[in-house]
Amino acid sequence: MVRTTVQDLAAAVEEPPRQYVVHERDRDHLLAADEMPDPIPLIDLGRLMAADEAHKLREALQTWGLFLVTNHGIEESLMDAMMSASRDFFRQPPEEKNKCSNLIDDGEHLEMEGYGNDKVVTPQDQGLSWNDRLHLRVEPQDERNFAKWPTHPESFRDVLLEYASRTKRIRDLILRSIAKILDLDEDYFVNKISNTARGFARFNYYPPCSRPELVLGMRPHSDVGLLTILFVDHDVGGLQVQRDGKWYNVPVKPYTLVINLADCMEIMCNGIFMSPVHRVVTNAKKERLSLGVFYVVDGETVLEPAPGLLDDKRPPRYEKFKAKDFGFSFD
Ligand SMILES: O=C(O)CCC(=O)C(=O)O
Ligand SMILES: [Fe+2]
Repeated sequence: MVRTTVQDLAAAVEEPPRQYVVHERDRDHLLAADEMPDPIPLIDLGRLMAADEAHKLREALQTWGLFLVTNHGIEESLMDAMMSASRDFFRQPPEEKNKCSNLIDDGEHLEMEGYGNDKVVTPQDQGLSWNDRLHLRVEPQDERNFAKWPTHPESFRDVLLEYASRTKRIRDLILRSIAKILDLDEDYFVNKISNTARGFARFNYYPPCSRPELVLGMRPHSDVGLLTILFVDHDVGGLQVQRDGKWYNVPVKPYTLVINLADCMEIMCNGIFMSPVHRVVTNAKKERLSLGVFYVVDGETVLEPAPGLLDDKRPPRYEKFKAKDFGFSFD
């Protein structure tokens, strides 16, 4: 398999190749987005036990399925170290990055973990996105495959281990808060996923694109797991979320995180809260980085709307199924 990363392409070509260009019929709306109206969904995680902050979280989940968080317990110095380790990794020459390649079987196949690019799979086959990524499993702990983890910069491994231990705490706090908001047992979601849940760190690298009106950094999609904790570039926006068919820019606020619900939570919440469709637009001048930590159920987990949310007036909106049977577990 001959494969070029988007980073190499961006340096070599004036015009993005055809596979990256969005179909003409979808292009009108490509750069059309509104600013999120005030108040933006911004949650103080340190105050989430207070009724007014929990109320704000409920509103954010109902309106957007996505929110920004402050006071999340990850020090600014750790966030800076994580972002700069990621930047250092992507700035290395291809032969260094390819030591973590996601190509296997002499380049015949792609595996989920590692460095490379991939297609965002959506119901309509949308073509390629203008980004490269490094995808690493961080949970469960005993399934970390350090052979795929960068050794440059040297700090990469320790910084990611520390960062991922913090995002796991945030995950549990958010899952408990959502259960509480829905009047479920506070540990309902946390117990459902147990210790076998997966966590993936996905480092995204979006090179500048000379024709931002033609391509997308990441095509529209919703995330498949439980929830995603995103750390986006302080300097360059690009993430947009869809609501009622319109696109909104997700504001960039230094040292805040962006959290979005993903499909499995939508199912367990019986659709009361939705997994939002989002995308990333490219920037003509600047590169952009982001790091998403995705929490995903294990393949054996049976997904169904939480029984505590159902009654005669609120029937289940989703059938019960095993996560692995519908590709919800990244197996
Ligand atoms: O780069 C971003 O801001 C979003 C990335 C994203 O949606 C994803 O990795 O699933
Ligand atoms: Fe996403």
